[in-house]
Amino acid sequence: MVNIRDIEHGVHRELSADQTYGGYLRLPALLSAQRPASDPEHHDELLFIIQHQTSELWLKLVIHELSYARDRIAAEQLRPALKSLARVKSIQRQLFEQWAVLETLTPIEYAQFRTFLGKASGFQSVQYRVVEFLLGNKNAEMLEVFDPEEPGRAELSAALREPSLYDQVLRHFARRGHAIPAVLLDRDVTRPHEFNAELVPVLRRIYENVGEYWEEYETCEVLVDIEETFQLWRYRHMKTVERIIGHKTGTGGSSGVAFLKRALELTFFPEILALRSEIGK
Ligand code: HEM
Ligand SMILES: N[C@@H](CC(=O)c1ccccc1NC=O)C(=O)O
Repeated sequence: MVNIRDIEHGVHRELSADQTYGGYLRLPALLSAQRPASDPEHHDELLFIIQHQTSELWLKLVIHELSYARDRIAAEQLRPALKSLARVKSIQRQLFEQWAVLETLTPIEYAQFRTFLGKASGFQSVQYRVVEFLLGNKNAEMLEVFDPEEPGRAELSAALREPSLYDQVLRHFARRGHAIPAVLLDRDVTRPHEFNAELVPVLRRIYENVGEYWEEYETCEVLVDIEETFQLWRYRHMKTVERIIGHKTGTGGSSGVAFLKRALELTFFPEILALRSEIGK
């Protein structure tokens, strides 16, 4: 038997005037966007670039879905919001698993092209910061690492001024009659969300009456999933960094691993986690 598959008669061969695979996906632009900085070119720099570029593509979709979910909640359309948040969870898992690919890069290999990266660092990822802002981890100081002329800075500044997903969830709960503390409803949304002890019993009531508040309960649980997966990403980034550059200072100017460890203390939805300690008391 011949080990070849004949292309069927019906397969289109005259495609020039039509939409094609590469045209639709802008593959000439996408696949020419990998420009290693090392000279002579280091074999492993392509892995480093593609790992970052694919992460940025997924982050683009995370932003698209998180902002959609937030806006649907503001419009009282919970079902489509929950659908988007489930998609975000899946993408986050993908981003987490992807670390395994970069972990095939050894310290020796990375050291051979690290100097070519200059002061560039993931610390300057606009999209990563937009995701943190959408989840309520606002920090105006982050704008300072971007040139005022850079379009990314304006994008980030806009994200700083918009209500976060949690802001909209809490406003939605208030409209449904839950006693959300007023300070949370008209807070300065450019500031990070701060733990509010008065919110804990309000959320606890939702968890202890799930029959009545199923949608609120489901919303809180998906937020917990998203926070947990986000933390897993941060942790795995920190462990990858530790095994590749040890405790060297970062190209972005930070202390490196020690600085990344401090991000593990940041929380997005602290009251939803805190209510767990109260259940059954
Ligand atoms: C060899 C691989 C990597 C190393 C050695 C590394 C190292 C570091 C270090 C040391 C920092 C702290 C800032 C600094 O001083 O530079 C940092 C921050 C960061 N990196 Fe990486 N990184 C790596 C891969 C990645 C990848 C694949 C991504 C995906 C987009 C990424 C995204 C980030 C982000 C978003 C931050 C800011 C984190 C924060 O503010 O807590 N890094 N990285
Ligand atoms: N901060 C890294 C460099 C680095 O990882 C990086 C450099 C350029 C573009 C993205 C990067 N990724 C994450 O920080 C380092 O200190 O080696």
